[in-house]
Amino acid sequence: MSQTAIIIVAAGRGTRAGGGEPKQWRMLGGQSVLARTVRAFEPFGPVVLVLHPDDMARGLAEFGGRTVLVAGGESRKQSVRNALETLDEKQVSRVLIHDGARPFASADLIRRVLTALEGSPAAAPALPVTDALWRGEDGRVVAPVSRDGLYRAQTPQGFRFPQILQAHRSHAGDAADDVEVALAAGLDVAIVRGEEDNIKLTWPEDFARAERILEGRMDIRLGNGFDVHAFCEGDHVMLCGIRVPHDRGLAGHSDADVGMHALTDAIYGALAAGDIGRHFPPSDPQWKGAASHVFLSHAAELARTRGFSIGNADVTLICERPKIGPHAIDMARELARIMGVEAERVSVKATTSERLGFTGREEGIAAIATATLVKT
Ligand SMILES: Nc1ccn([C@@H]2O[C@H](COP(=O)(O)OP(=O)(O)OP(=O)(O)O)[C@@H](O)[C@H]2O)c(=O)n1
Ligand SMILES: C[C@](O)(CO)[C@H](O)COP(=O)(O)O
Repeated sequence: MSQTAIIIVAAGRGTRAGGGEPKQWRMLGGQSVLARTVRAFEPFGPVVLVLHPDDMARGLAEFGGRTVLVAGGESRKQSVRNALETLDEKQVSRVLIHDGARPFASADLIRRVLTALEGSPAAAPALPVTDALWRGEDGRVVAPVSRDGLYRAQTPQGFRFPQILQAHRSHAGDAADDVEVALAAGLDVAIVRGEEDNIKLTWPEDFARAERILEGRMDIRLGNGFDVHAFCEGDHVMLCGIRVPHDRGLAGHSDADVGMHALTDAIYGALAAGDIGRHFPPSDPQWKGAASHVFLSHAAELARTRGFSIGNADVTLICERPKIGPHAIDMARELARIMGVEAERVSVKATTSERLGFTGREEGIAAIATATLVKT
């Protein structure tokens, strides 16, 4: 294990949130709450995911291989303890402990906690209380309460690992969070600026707020790609992953699948991640004759690892011959399969250039492609 480990506690039952299934498994903008939380933390270290024993099979299916799964306990504190014990003797020097039910912790927030940990054995995000505070009884205000020095605590809460493990081992009774455990052990805890959007989904109405937060965060990208390959000797061309019989072939370093190359570049373009040549240099002999699905799968996977899904893709092939119409549906299906998206999100069509230019003279085939990527 690397020096920083992440513990995400998600073994609660979400009784206050209601909704039929535990809140961390509910869908939010096309992904489970927990998938969002895990995704936010994965870049910062290996993730130990604490799940209810009843959720282990589901956890394995969704997060197996990406996370270490640990069974939770009766309380949040016990769930954290189980994960800390798993990390003992694993060369972990610091740990971030986060609620699975907080899907919106930003990378900046996580970095702030990690930075504060350099100068303190513990650090946690919080926001100052801004509303007036009252003590109430039976629906009536009994007394005002001073809000001076009061904060609303959030997670991720960060700790030097040996100290928090020891603090948990020696802590009796329950605790609302790990800062409480750390304080009981005499650890100094630095306060880091929290974020209003870093809400913990607790009540049914929090899901409507989460949807609003998502709407404000949506990132939509559009990319285009263009490619040309010249005809050469041959008896078929590869177009959008389909072998099309023809009295010529297409020349190229790889299999010269001009449609797939244009689409691959459209995805890289939407990610501002360069082009095919940057990821698969033609000077590198290992790509000689390569099947172009390698390039397209790489681009689609890069989009996914950056948190994007492919909204749609549209490819236009420009040639006089071969006729594309009879193959267009198969081509769209094959591109969709390679990118891992539904077939109805992908279109392949063709046009001639009215016998004008190099495509009109049947010297080669050109392709243009557009792809939209969506992050919610
Ligand atoms: N035995 C428990 C209890 C809670 N948690 C986790 O601790 C976080 C914060 O707890 P809370 O919001 O109270 O979640 P629940 O316990 O699920 O909610 P409720 O109290 O409404 O049942 C959640 O991610 C929850 O899954 C946990 O891992 N193990
Ligand atoms: C850990 C926590 O999210 C910090 O604000 C909070 O203490 C969890 O409280 P709950 O009682 O489990 O909802």
